[in-house]
Amino acid sequence: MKPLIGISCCRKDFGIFNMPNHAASDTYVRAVCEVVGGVPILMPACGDASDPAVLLDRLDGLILTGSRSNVEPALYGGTPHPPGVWEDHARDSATMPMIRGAVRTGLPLLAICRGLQEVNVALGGSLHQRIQDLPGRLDHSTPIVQSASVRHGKAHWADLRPGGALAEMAGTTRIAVNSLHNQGIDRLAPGLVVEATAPDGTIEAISAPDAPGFVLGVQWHPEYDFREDAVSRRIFARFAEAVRRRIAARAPVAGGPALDCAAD
Ligand SMILES: N[C@@H](CCC(=O)NCCCC(=O)O)C(=O)O
Repeated sequence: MKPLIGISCCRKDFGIFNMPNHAASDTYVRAVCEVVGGVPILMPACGDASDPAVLLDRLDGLILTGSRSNVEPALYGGTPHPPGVWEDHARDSATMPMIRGAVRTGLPLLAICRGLQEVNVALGGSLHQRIQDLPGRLDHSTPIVQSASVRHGKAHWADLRPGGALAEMAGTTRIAVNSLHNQGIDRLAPGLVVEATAPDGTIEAISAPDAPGFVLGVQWHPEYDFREDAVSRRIFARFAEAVRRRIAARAPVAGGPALDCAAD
């Protein structure tokens, strides 16, 4: 049986009548199909529709996606965003309980860009709202150009914690990463460990070593180049290994009661 991998959606209005939709980029779906070997399950961006308890019980892994929307500042005691900054309360209401539940129950969790920020907030941390306005920081924001290879291309180095989970995965302590974000981790949540930093000190990756399952967050986007980039691919492959380990640990003992699917 293929594992079921939840992918967080954003609430976006589109179509000729600008109706609300639940959406996730194809890149995540492809990574789940091609590297994780799972069935992608798109999680609606609204907590009451997605029912975290049901999903936590049935999913085998969870991927939190990036998004141009920002986490609602009230969730981390931050000052409200200026008017016009895109938030997605519907998404926050789905992801916050899912993150806490996944970390508590050992559901493998791979969090990308906004996803990493959500993990930090869900576990009690806070965010910087515009890194580029902080003294000495780089501009980490999305290059606003038509060329996808420029937008998604490597933008700066990330130094990986020697001996850390990510350095072990990558087989090195320095990798080049893409960069498409304005916000970033300010106060690190209890239980999280920094796995990588940018040259300006921005936190680029986190893990939760004491959690019962795999927890990895990256501020960059391995889903853009997993077909060409060995480290990006390995991130998804390690997530897949954790998913399979968890399935094996939860499997019923051989000879135990089987589910009776016979028709009456
Ligand atoms: N909005 C947050 C998170 C940034 C993020 O996830 N970027 C991905 C963008 C993908 C796209 O362009 O659709 C921030 O600005 O930090």
